[in-house]
Amino acid sequence: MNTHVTRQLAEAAAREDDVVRLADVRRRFGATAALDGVSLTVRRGEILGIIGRSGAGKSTLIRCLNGLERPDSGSIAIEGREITGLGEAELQPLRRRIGMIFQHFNLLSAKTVEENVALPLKIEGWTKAKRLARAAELIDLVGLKGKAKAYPSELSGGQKQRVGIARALAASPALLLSDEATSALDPETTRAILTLLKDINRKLGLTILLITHEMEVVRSIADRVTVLDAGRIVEEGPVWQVFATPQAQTTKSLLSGIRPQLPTHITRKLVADVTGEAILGVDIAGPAATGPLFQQLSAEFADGYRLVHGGVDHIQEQAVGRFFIAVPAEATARFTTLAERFGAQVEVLGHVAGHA
Ligand SMILES: Nc1ncnc2c1ncn2[C@@H]1O[C@H](COP(=O)(O)OP(=O)(O)OP(=O)(O)O)[C@@H](O)[C@H]1O
Repeated sequence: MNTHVTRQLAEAAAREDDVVRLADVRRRFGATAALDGVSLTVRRGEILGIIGRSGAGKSTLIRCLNGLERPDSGSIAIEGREITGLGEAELQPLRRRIGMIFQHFNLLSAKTVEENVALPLKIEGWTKAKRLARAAELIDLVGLKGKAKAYPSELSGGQKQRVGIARALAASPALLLSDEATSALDPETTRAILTLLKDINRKLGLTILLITHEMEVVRSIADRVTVLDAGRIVEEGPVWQVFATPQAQTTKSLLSGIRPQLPTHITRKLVADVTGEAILGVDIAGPAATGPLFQQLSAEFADGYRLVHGGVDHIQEQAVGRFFIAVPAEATARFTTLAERFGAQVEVLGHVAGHA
């Protein structure tokens, strides 16, 4: 086979694995660049989290994806099919490849659970018997057996979102797009809904795009994360890696609620003077974090160190450690060299005059 054909086949295979592909997508509103050159891929079977503060461009991205908004430039492909130039009629079947769930569920209050779930199938022209059979399957899948005849007003928030999920899956979409779907739920219900999404992802190989401002959502179920800030991607990668060693300031601040932070009474004591003790932030993750770091430090670092704060978390079955360690100021470089040899990253956060 010649190399041109091989390349074409490889490209076709790559396309099939990409459920969504955005290349250099730009959308401005007056002086605001809501999307400022966004390129990303959602691969088949994965859960990708897109996280950003209010105004980062998340809603604009969703509207561009389902064709409600046209980008000024760039390309958007759903399962390899370019959508940016399509008219309303051509967009309809592609839109049905994306099932959506919303913060406020968007259920029809005058319709029962099974009618809500079956609605997308009615639009697709399925017979009533087939619609009800499919709805029953999905109601079961989302854990709502026995609730088929209930009305939304008779359900809790978590149950309503389960109906939303069942409805979104009715027409077997290629992608489930979750738009802040747990933002209106309490923490326990949020966990239950995220567990359900992860189960469906595993069982059905469903591809999920999670749009959220909550890092905890990304942490619990996403495989990869993309951080959006002022319309640009500022960071992306496997969730455990981004959580272990965030590089962008936005990521660090979005993570501040769930990563160990230096206690404020110590932060207040930090000075720029290089005397006394240095307070170091030490990050270690993945295979390096399962090694005997502290045993090795104790054996090889003669100047003495103190563990001030921190701990080990587990994300995507990877150990993610963040520690705050105090060392004599003059030994900072020696400690850093040693810790880096064992796979840790060290950041000098400041110094304290006496003991932290
Ligand atoms: N139709 C519009 N007209 C003018 N400005 C807009 C419009 N839509 C979005 N913007 C601006 O574009 C930027 C991105 O907005 P967008 O709603 O996409 O952000 P977001 O991340 O979804 O925020 P939120 O979480 O608050 O919904 C914001 O500065 C917003 O004010």
